[in-house]
Amino acid sequence: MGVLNIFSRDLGIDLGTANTLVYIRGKGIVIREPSVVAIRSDTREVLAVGEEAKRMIGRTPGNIVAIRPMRDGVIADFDVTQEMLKYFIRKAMKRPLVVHPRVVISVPSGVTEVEKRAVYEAARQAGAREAYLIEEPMAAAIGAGLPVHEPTGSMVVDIGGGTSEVAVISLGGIVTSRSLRIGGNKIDDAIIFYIKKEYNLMIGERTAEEIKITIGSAYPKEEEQDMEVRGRDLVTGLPKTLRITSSEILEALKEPVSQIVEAIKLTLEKTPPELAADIMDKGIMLTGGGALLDGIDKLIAQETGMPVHIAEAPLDCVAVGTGRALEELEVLRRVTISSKNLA
Ligand SMILES: Nc1ncnc2c1ncn2[C@@H]1O[C@H](COP(=O)(O)OP(=O)(O)OP(=O)(O)O)[C@@H](O)[C@H]1O
Repeated sequence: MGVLNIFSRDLGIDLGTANTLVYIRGKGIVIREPSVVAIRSDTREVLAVGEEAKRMIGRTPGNIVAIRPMRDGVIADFDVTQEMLKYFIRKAMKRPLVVHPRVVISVPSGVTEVEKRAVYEAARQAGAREAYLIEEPMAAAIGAGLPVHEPTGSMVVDIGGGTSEVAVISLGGIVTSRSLRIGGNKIDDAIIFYIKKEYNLMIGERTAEEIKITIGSAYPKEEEQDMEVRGRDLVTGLPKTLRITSSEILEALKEPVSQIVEAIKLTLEKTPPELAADIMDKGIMLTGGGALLDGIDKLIAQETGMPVHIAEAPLDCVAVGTGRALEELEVLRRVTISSKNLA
């Protein structure tokens, strides 16, 4: 390793629908912020990015909008995604660049060429010298510590904000995979829908997420829980508070959660027998914020008959995986789907 590498501050980036994380080689995760950008709708001027922009969701005056540019796990808004990526890279670098960094960016599996180009362009504009793209489930598996390079089958299920990705990995490659546009956001939407239908109460998406995290579950809880929920009564138009129980939320979440379970079953059916036997032994690894949904591991174990493990820090796996890939150039070349010299 030459002197230049010490100053180069290579970066790994988990460009997620819900959150963007930045990993600096030798340092670990330095940025962990929501993938939200607030812009002025008339001039498209960027007003805030990340945490600050998320606080504005649902609270903006007419001419300011808070955008999730990666909405469904794909790049829904190129320009805004580029601005966001640039902002995070610059923030992570802090000091003016001594040497332009190399970056590894995780992207949802199945991104199009056009989307890849948008990511490269953002990296270039942010001052990167070389960029590598890695598929999210591969990064998640590496970050969760699965033996991705060995001739043994590993199954990873990454449940993010916009997408859930199920993949079977062996010998450094994805053998079979399935990606669905259902994740934490759809689960939040299901809670909004349920409360509206049952109580004529309209709640915001931040409230829905809070309900999910506080009393939500994918499997019946041993003890019933409840919480107070605030929203707007659709009949009177006035603010109103009510109490919601955990069994109601369990019911509300059934539909999106069962679709994730279904995707896992379908992937298992497509897995070659030798690899399926490996998974039977070692189990399924859950990563992503959705892995923290109470009881999701129990439900998947019950439905598939496989052992299920939750990664140690599910929200960090993808970022840590991009970082590990950076640390070993040899690994990087084997697991990335494409790379580009941007200098
Ligand atoms: N304790 C929790 N219980 C349930 N869900 C949670 C919990 N903590 C976070 N989440 C959910 O996890 C999701 C975010 O996960 P993550 O950061 O892994 O997604 P992402 O990588 O940004 O998205 P994607 O993989 O779709 O690009 C959000 O929907 C959030 O509500």
